[in-house]
Amino acid sequence: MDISIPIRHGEKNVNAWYIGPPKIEPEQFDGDIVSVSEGASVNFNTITFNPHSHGTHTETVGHVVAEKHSINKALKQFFFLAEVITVAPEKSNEDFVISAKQLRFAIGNKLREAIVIRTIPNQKDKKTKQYSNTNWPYLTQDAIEYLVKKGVKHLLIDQPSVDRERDEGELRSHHTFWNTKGTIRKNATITEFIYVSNKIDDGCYMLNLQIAPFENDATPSKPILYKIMD
Ligand SMILES: N[C@@H](CC(=O)c1ccccc1NC=O)C(=O)O
Repeated sequence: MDISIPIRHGEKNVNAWYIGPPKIEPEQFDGDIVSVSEGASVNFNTITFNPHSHGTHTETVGHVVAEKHSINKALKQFFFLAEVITVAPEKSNEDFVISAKQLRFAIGNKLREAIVIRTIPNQKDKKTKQYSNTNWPYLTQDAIEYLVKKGVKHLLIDQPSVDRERDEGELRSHHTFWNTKGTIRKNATITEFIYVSNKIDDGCYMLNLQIAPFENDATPSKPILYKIMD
């Protein structure tokens, strides 16, 4: 079961972080549009997008530190034991947050390399939503500390970020997850902007975390869940 949000041309594509939509458009050679429908022998689209803004993406610590950490070098294994959990973010002042208590309740004593968080409400609009200036739900620091303590190496969530949209550059969940103030968890990854259909039950799965091979802090990704037969 595919839990990715694909990247497509135009305004209906999911979006966050105040930039325009992704573009997938044919190149032009001397004013001729390189597309079969325009008489060319091939379709030859150039793609312009931002992995953090435009769909499911997996990132490394390179997203929040000066030193370069490429996802294509950090992620060398692609199958992980994962737990899919569903949480209803709790109101905290003007925000909605996911707390350690909620994760503890959902995960209990299960040991998993990856945790896939589906937030409620969970409707299809998550695949097309324009998230800029919406103050989406995020994880509290104690929630992230709990995951790190449990040994979770790969965190996946159906929101644009594990942090608050506006946090004065703090990115506390990112920094805590990668332990940037101590020994950096270089091989740990965060995947944002997933969509977990309501047809998928909570529980244990094999996760195949596929990425596009960009040397960058983040890249579009395609997480796939395989049900474990018992
Ligand atoms: N939360 C940060 C901003 C932030 O994270 C950000 C801002 C612009 C473009 C991208 C951002 N983060 C993206 O992944 C802040 O409020 O300073």
